[in-house]
Amino acid sequence: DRRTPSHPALQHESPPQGDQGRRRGRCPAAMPSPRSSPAGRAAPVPSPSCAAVAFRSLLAADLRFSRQLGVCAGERSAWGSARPLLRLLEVSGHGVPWLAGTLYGLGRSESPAGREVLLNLLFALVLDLVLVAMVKGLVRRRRPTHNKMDMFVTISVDKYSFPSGHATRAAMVCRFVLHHLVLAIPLRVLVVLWAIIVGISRVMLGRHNVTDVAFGFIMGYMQYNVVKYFWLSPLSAPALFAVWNQ
Ligand SMILES: CC(C)=CCC/C(C)=C/COP(=O)(O)O
Repeated sequence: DRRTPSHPALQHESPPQGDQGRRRGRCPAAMPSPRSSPAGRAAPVPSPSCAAVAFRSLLAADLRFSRQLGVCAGERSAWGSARPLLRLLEVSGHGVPWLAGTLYGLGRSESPAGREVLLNLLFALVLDLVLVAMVKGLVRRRRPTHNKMDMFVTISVDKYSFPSGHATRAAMVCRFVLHHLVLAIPLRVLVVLWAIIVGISRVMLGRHNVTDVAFGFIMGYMQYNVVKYFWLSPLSAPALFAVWNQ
């Protein structure tokens, strides 16, 4: 019976019929009608739980929506002419320029305060690479089929798309910069806009689904809390700073 409630809280109102209805966690919306066996008894047909049905529907909607938004996925796509600009944004949020820039800054920095901030930015960038690689390796969600694999410098786990490493980095760096650099309001707004646009451009380029980027933003936002918690300073890591200041 399709109307039979499967949630235990509802079962007292309308008792389930047969084995199928008694099973916990089955989704009424996905429950097929029982098929009659030759002996006339309803054959048990396994049905997924409500959570599984909702999850699959979300993923299907995500794939559909992301494909529609992938308007720069190729040169011949609807907004294909904007692709070079979006690829420039891709480089602006990539790990290599951020790591190279931070190392360069560290080498040139002459103030202890500047070195402390840059050292923590380096820690944040490495932490981001490690955490994203771990989650990508665990989840193993393939990139959208409409993505062209012409990305700027990738490592092996970058064949997977969940979460977007650009989104985690953009969100984390954005929080980092807003906390540690004294910037005029227009520049602060620009930093936030950059992070948002980098995330959106991942879907437009066809590199990611919307959920990869949404989760990436959340993960990057939280990664900054980890950096803040383990902040490296002459007090928390005296040996590191003593070696450096020699
Ligand atoms: C090789 C290094 C140092 C970093 C790889 C950076 C990269 C390619 C991340 C993937 O980002 P998306 O997950 O947003 O595609």
